[in-house]
Amino acid sequence: MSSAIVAQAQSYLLGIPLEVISQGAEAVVFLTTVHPYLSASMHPSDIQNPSKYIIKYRPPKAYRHEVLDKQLTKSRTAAEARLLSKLYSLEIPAPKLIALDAPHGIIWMEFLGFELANGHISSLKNWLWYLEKRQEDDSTATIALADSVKQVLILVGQAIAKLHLQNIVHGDLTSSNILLEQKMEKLQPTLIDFGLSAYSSLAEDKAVDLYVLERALTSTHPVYSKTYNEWLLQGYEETYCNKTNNKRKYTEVSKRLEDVRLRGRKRSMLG
Ligand SMILES: Nc1ncnc2c1ncn2[C@@H]1O[C@H](COP(=O)(O)OP(=O)(O)OP(=O)(O)O)[C@@H](O)[C@H]1O
Repeated sequence: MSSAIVAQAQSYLLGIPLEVISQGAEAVVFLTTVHPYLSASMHPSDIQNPSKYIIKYRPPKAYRHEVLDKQLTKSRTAAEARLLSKLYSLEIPAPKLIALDAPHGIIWMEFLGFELANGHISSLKNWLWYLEKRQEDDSTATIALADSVKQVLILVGQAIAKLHLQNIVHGDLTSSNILLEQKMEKLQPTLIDFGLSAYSSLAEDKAVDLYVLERALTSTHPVYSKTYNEWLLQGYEETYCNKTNNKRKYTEVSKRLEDVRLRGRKRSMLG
């Protein structure tokens, strides 16, 4: 991680403690303990972790023309923030937007997730790995673990269907971009990273979203992925077909998913 990037972020966030937790292709993600405009005693009660916040910073890209880069940073940051606030109003599980500085590429949002017993953050991927390991170590735990995995994956499918019913596609649905929250003793999945999201009513785009997650689960959890994907699609179908006139649209997405899978298989056969 370039210290120049951190220094630049810090120059826009004077006096705010920043701890780098991830650097992706688009953005650097910081953890901070400070709310941008409320004192510790005023933290809103509906925030999951009142002592932790996420700051997502899109640094300038030296390979882009400076003016174009500024425009792109501003519009992508604003689009992601707008989407977070829309998802909140639609009750689709996603981090709550706290503050936005679009010209500098900064989004301040709610911190989600918790530490699993093995010390890893509770992404869907880490949680499944953690349970799979526990099951290998203790085969009597199998049924209880399967039950909780089924519940969570059905909820994941339902969350994706809610998003798709609003004609929003995520664009980068992997099991790392799904964080689990502990709410009233239950695990609730939340979608994160809407940097590549877009509005689309096309069955093809929705099917690609599902396929990307299916592939992510297949590559990271090869032994159980078939069952995981079945549970996920069960939740997706349940929510998508909730209204009778959606059944036809669901069938369209499901058919498209078959096509996308076929194209994926052909591509991997051809190398
Ligand atoms: N709201 C959040 N709460 C907790 N952790 C978060 C949150 N948002 C992001 N993270 C952490 O930061 C990581 C990167 O975030 P995000 O995927 O939004 O950034 P990105 O730059 O688009 O990453 P990538 O290019 O790797 O997809 C996530 O995998 C997660 O571990």
